[in-house]
Amino acid sequence: MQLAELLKDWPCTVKGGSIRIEVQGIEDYAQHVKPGDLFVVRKGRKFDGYQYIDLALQNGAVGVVIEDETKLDQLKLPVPVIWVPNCLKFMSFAAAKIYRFPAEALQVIAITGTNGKTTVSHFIGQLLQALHKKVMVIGTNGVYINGKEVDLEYEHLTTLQPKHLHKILQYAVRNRVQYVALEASSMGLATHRLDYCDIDIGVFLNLAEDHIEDHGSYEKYKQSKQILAQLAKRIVLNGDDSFCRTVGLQSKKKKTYFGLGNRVHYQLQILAEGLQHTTCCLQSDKGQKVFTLPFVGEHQLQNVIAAITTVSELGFPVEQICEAAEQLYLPKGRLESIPNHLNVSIYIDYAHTEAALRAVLKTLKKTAKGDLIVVFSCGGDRDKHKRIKMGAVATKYADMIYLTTDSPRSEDPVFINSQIAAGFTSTQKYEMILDRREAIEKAILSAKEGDTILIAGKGHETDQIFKDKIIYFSDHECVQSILEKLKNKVEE
Ligand SMILES: CC(=O)N[C@H]1[C@@H](OP(=O)(O)OP(=O)(O)OC[C@H]2O[C@@H](n3ccc(=O)[nH]c3=O)[C@H](O)[C@@H]2O)O[C@H](CO)[C@@H](O)[C@@H]1O[C@H](C)C(=O)N[C@@H](C)C(=O)N[C@H](CCC(=O)O)C(=O)O
Ligand SMILES: Nc1ncnc2c1ncn2[C@@H]1O[C@H](COP(=O)(O)OP(=O)(O)OP(=O)(O)O)[C@@H](O)[C@H]1O
Repeated sequence: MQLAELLKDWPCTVKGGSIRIEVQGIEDYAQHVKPGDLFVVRKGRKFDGYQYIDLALQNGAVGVVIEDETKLDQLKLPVPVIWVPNCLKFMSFAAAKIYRFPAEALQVIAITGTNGKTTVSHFIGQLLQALHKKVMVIGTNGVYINGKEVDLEYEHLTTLQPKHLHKILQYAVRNRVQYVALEASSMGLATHRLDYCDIDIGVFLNLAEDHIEDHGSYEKYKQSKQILAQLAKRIVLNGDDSFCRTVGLQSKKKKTYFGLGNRVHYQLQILAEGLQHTTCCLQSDKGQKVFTLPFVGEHQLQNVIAAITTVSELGFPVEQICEAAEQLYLPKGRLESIPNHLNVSIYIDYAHTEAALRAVLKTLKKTAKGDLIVVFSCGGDRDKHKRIKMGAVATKYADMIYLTTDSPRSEDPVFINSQIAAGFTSTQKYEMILDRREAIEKAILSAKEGDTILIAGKGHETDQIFKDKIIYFSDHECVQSILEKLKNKVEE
């Protein structure tokens, strides 16, 4: 696309060079610039992007986009320098335009909330697939088409950056995908990543304290989430959550409420709870249906009703959707059960917020036959306020706690754990074993038949980030190898 065409109708000032040049892509990371790209440069939190202009030009940038107007006359470059008022917004617009606004050819559902985005987006994907539709799911766990991970080049984030998002949406269109369920993180919304993505339905799940330090305050975190109500053509909201109710009240968009409680358009009533299953009744204007879900726990039922409501609002019959819901399964690292020969229930779960840890521990406490043992810590360099609260939650539900190491980043894991332990009661039994493998091993070895172990915080992740290194670590593989070792010992 010609630069002149790209800049049409966009507020900007251009200095130097010709605007009759072809632009192939848009890139803000100088090392990734390819010949024909526009390089977008910002002074960031960590780096001054202006220092990377030379590198971007060496890599073949055909233009440089800036947002600091004073630099317009200072920069003497062999390519056009384009000033725009807001680089992030421009990047979003330009990426959508370069890839020809692919979202317009798709039905896009964007899901936001503190907890459950990945789960609900995968549930929506599974339901649509069961209804014979081709669907892409984009989020923390990667990019999937009809349940299979797609091997594409992009930076793994919950909400992809526009330069990757629109390219992947174009790929979806070319591969005849009809629906896309994507996660909308607060950071993604705040940094305009979804501004030019045509969103048909915005789904609001819940709000709890998280990412406060990233945003500066809880108020700003809340405001970021609310952006989705402005971007989406219509909204589907959790009627049981006060933040979602407020979003609904403030929005003039068409809205549909779901929940387990009253005053909602789609209500999921719990009829009977087993150890692994819940029989429910869906009540809605679109129909009524009794069906059995392969999950227990209020939070999981909230996720299911969010997905059912969204798919019903896309025009599918509730009868068929509820039948398909009986086959739903959780995405990788979400209450993932590891079968074993010890007669111990072992689960890996991505709970890394107070609300998530509470939801999962509450659920396991109900189903646990013996003691409930939890292994966890908290990530470093973020949301320090949640540590004491997670400690209090763990103390409320767990019989034994092994404090270990998550991704401490620049912090000392002993200090992180001391902040968690500040939330424990004086009688709480706990032990700190910093090596994550050793902690998991100790939890498994100490468990009696019938006990339940929850390894929380890292779910599907496969790394641990330390001050000076990043190491490969998968909770799943770790548990498997410990179980293997124990089995071999028994056989010897
Ligand atoms: C670490 C971090 O938070 N970075 C975010 C931040 O970048 P920044 O402004 O601080 O930029 P910077 O790193 O100082 O660099 C300044 C400039 O120099 C450029 N640069 C920098 C270094 C280099 O080697 N080469 C180079 O070209 C950069 O591309 C940038 O243009 O501001 C940018 C725009 O506001 C964000 O896109 C960017 O998100 C990065 C991609 C990131 O990883 N963000 C995470 C926190 C994120 O978005 N997470 C959410 C999940 C969390 C949630 O649920 O809200 C997600 O959606 O994944
Ligand atoms: N509706 C819910 N309410 C509270 N906790 C939940 C809910 N759904 C899932 N969880 C908990 O949160 C964890 C993460 O779930 P999921 O990955 O679906 O959320 P997410 O919003 O995508 O998280 P992230 O933004 O960190 O990627 C789960 O492993 C579970 O412990």
